[in-house]
Amino acid sequence: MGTVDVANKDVTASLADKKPKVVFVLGGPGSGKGTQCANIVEHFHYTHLSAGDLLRAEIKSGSENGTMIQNMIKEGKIVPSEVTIKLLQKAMLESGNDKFLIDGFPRNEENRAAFEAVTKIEPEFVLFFNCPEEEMERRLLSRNQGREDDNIETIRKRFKVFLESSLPVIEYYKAKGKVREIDAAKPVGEVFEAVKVVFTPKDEKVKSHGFSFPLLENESHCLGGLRNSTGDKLAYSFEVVCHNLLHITVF
Ligand SMILES: Nc1ncnc2c1ncn2[C@@H]1O[C@H](COP(=O)(O)OP(=O)(O)OP(=O)(O)O)[C@@H](O)[C@H]1O
Ligand SMILES: O=c1ccn([C@@H]2O[C@H](COP(=O)(O)O)[C@@H](O)[C@H]2O)c(=O)[nH]1
Repeated sequence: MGTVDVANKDVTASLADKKPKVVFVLGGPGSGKGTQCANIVEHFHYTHLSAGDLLRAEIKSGSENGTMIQNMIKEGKIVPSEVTIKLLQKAMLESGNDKFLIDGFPRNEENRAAFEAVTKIEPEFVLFFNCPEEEMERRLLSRNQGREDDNIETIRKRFKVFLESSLPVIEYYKAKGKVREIDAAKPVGEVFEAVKVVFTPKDEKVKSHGFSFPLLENESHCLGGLRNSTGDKLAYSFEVVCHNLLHITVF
């Protein structure tokens, strides 16, 4: 036990040194968190850490906590914070990245307080996928990934835990102005358009009466399609010649 604690202190210290940027991705079961995280990784180069996936990998690894975790997941219950936080810390350190999407955690107030106390990390913001239960239920029942908890009995338990334990976490961060809420009932592509707006830095967003775009340092001549930092085309048929400028705004 002593060795584990010492090892974890080292992990905590190394992580704190890195000052990682963390976004919590929350929403009910089946709201589309994992689907959108994959898109965010591709466009914005975060590392995606699904707490549920880490717990499922722990079961598969044959760890001493495996049976306990498996029973909790079958019942839709929340695994003790200590177990999940250690898995998250280890994965963050091993990733080599400093930008993380933590998907499906914190699931209750105790998870949240323990994570902040142990890691000293506060999330940049919370991405909240809001979706009606009927839609989430439909999605989970047709997910077809062989998950033991994607059956109607466990799904109902997971919904109850989400409402009673996870929503208060979202309310906590809402009161701090940290929640970015997305209508997750729309098709995948439309949901991602809304997500992109959240992750795109302010000075690169299209404005109602024009848009601005960054130029590469030393770039003096920009011909043809203009792109924002995520690679989306903003406009065509422009020829802009500029000197000593890093931003141009077109109205
Ligand atoms: N916007 C969407 N419209 C329709 N189907 C979707 C949408 N987003 C995701 N799905 C589908 O719904 C199912 C659940 O999505 P996903 O696994 O991303 O949800 P999740 O929030 O990560 O779920 P969980 O919390 O249970 O892990 C998947 O089969 C996925 O393909
Ligand atoms: O922080 C967490 C994350 C997950 N769990 C348990 O895992 C299942 C499945 O989670 P998904 O996010 O849907 O993959 C969840 O119902 C919990 O039992 C957890 O305990 N703590």
